[in-house]
Order: sequence, then structure tokens, then C-alpha cells
Amino acid sequence: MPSSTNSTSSAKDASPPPESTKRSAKSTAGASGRTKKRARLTVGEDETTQVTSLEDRYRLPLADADAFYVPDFVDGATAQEWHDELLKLEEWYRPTLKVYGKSVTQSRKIAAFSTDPELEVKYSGHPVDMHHDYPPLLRKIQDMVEEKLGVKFNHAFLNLYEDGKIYIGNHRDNRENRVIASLSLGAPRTFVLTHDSPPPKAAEPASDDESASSSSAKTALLYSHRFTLAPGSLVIMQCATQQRWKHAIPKEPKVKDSRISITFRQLVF
Ligand SMILES: O=C(O)CCC(=O)C(=O)O
Ligand SMILES: [Fe+2]
Repeated sequence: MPSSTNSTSSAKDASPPPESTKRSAKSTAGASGRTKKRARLTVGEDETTQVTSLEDRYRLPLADADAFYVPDFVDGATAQEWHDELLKLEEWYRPTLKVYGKSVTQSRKIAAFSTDPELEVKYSGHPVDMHHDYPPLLRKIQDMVEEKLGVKFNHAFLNLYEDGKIYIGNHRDNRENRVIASLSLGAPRTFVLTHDSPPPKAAEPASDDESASSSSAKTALLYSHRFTLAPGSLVIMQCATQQRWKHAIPKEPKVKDSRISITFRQLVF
């Protein structure tokens, strides 16, 4: 099993290198002359500050991050029902990726939906097969997530991990994703979050200053975090999280069941 620091993707497994999850960004006039909006890569600091209304008890204790874990957004049985229903979608496909200049087919299937008919998203240099007719269940789930978090999303990106051999390499998502909320359905999988820098060496507390020592222990923030994503759980990453942290779902050959994640995104364009 890859450790939290080396779970990068490889060409062999056709999972995306970090670049492939970049959603690039500009406005273009299509052949029809209709302007297509692409989410921007350059996002001002003030534009990244839209935040969810989550309570602090869900906050992950990570350094330089604004990330949350809600373990029980819905119960496991509901999560499995939603998984089984979404598995039947016709929109699933295996995207083509560019890996070291070669075209390869990704083993992880994806399906992409946008509430904005003009929004385009690129994935590893290729336009994503974007659908604008939301399946009723996906619309219902997005409404529930928006209600819980107090933000609106314009893009839902689904990943299908058919079993533990399917994974997503260590990557960061672009800052144009001001808020990403990822809902886990089906099999539990491990999630690994890794800060770009190693933890700073703890300042040696003065031997006679016990109060300083105990308060720094209380506020110690993590520089890597590995935990199981329960079915029905939500991970929320917002604000500066993508700037300093990468995340991955490593291979877990023992996992035989399927997992779907829906990443709800709010793209800036
Ligand atoms: O499956 C997940 O929970 C994470 C997916 C992810 O990181 C992505 O789509 O960028
Ligand atoms: Fe991601």
C-alpha cells in the first residue's frame, strides 16, 4: 500500500498525474460562435474565500488548511442505495489522459455534470464529456449538500472506483475550485492528505515553562492525515487547502466492492 507521501499515479495504471485534474480556464468562441465559459486558472484571493457554514466540530486539525469531515451526512444504507442507482448512469466513461506525452485510457471511470450549459472543463488536456441534464437523484443529492453547507455548486464530478485496484494518485485540485465537497458512496476507502512541507521542528519549550508546553501540544496541527472515508460521509476542502495540500485515494487490493465519489465543485469563470 502506498504511503501518504508516495502514492503518485503512474502511466501503467493510467490514473491521472496531478496535472490531469486541473480544470483549465478561459472563454472561447466555439464553431457555432457561441461563447463557452471555461473556469479560470487565475483566481484572486478574495474569490477563494467563499466558505461553507459548517460547524467547527467537523474541522480537520490540519496546518494551513480549511478542511472538514462530516462522517454521517447520510446513513450507510442510503449511501449504498444512491451508489447502486448512480452506477446505472449512462454517462460513465473512461477518459483519455496524456501521460508523459502518450495517450492512455484511465482505469477510473468518470461522469461529469454542470448546472451551467456553457461551462467547459478540461481533464488532462481533453474536454470533459459534460452533461447538463442532471439525473433526478444527483439533483436531489446536490440540493441536500448545498443545504447542509450553505453554498451553491455548478459542477458535479463523479469518480467510480470499481474495486480496491482503482485509485486516484496524489494530486491537488485547482484553486478555481473554491469549495469542493466530496460525498462517499459504497465501499469505505482510505483518504490520504499530505502537506507540501514537513512539520516544523517543535520549538523546545523552556524547561521551566510548563504552561507553554501544554498549550502547544493542544494546538498541534497535522501535516499529514490518513483516515477511512465512511459511506455517506462528506469531505470539504476550501479556501487555501489546495495550495498547500495534496490528496489521494491509494490502492487497497483487499477492497472488493465498488465506491462512487461525487465531488461537488464551484468553479469560477
Ligand atoms: O474520490 C474521492 O473522494 C476524491 C476524488 C478527487 O480527489 C478528485 O476528483 O479530484
Ligand atoms: Fe481531488
